[in-house]
Amino acid sequence: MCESATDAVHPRFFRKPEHYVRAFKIALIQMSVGPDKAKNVAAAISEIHKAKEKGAQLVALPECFNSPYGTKYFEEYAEEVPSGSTCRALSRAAAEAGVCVVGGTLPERCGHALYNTCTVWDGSGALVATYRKMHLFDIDIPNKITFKESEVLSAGDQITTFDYQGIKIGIGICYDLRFIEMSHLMAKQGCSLLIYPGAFNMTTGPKHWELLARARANDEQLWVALVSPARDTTAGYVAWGHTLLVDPWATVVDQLGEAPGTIMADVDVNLVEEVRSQIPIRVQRRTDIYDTVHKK
Ligand SMILES: O=C(O)CCC(=O)C(=O)O
Repeated sequence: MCESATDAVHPRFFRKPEHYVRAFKIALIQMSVGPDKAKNVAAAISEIHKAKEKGAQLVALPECFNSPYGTKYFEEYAEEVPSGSTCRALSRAAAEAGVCVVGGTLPERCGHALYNTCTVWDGSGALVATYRKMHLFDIDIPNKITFKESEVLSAGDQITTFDYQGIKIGIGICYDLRFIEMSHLMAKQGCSLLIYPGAFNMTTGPKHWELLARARANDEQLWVALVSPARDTTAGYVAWGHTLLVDPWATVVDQLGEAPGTIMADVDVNLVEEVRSQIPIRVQRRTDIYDTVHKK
């Protein structure tokens, strides 16, 4: 019998490992964050356990979940990764609950530098990824909002993805959502879901938060999750809230308001393949033209 090149390779090499999944339940935690660091961390840990009880397999926390958001707080709340107390608590919670935890962000200290950093923990409590925010939030909208993270933070320089049971997931942080190049690179690396812990504000939130999430999902034909702290109108920086999950058709699957809450939803990678095969922009790009024009 004539064998094709594919048949000639032992099927063992094609079989997906037993633990690979096509879908999983995600929990996006929109929690209140205040000035008491220990209280913030305890609240996050309690939410991880509650999400697990409701069936979550992957739990994501918001940006700056252990510290108020603001340049004046980062130095005081910063800790080393992964030896600091917040990381140790996240690792323990992930192991005790047996879930993957995308640990929002925390101010990280490394030598003299500070970063806005996301840590990811697997169900045994092992650190599987660390991402330092790459695009710092420096904007100036007169009479509305001026913010300059670069006054105190350093920028990361590594695109970061991790594998969850055979599904590749990319991490960005808040302002990173505005940069299509970054999401495009993560999609090219095989991601089916991008998770952005973020805290937009009362000026840019209503204008751009959902728009950008849906744009990234539509551009890259993948799942996008944005996870915000709940709104606290007494805080120096008032977060927009509106944690949401968008599917690869760019449909908002669920979105919270301003109050604390949790989105629980199924993330199905079959939908990524469905959209990509039915609207095949990934293989229709005219890079021959774009590259030529670029080089001129
Ligand atoms: O891009 C925006 O409008 C908000 C970004 C932000 O709040 C952040 O990067 O922390």
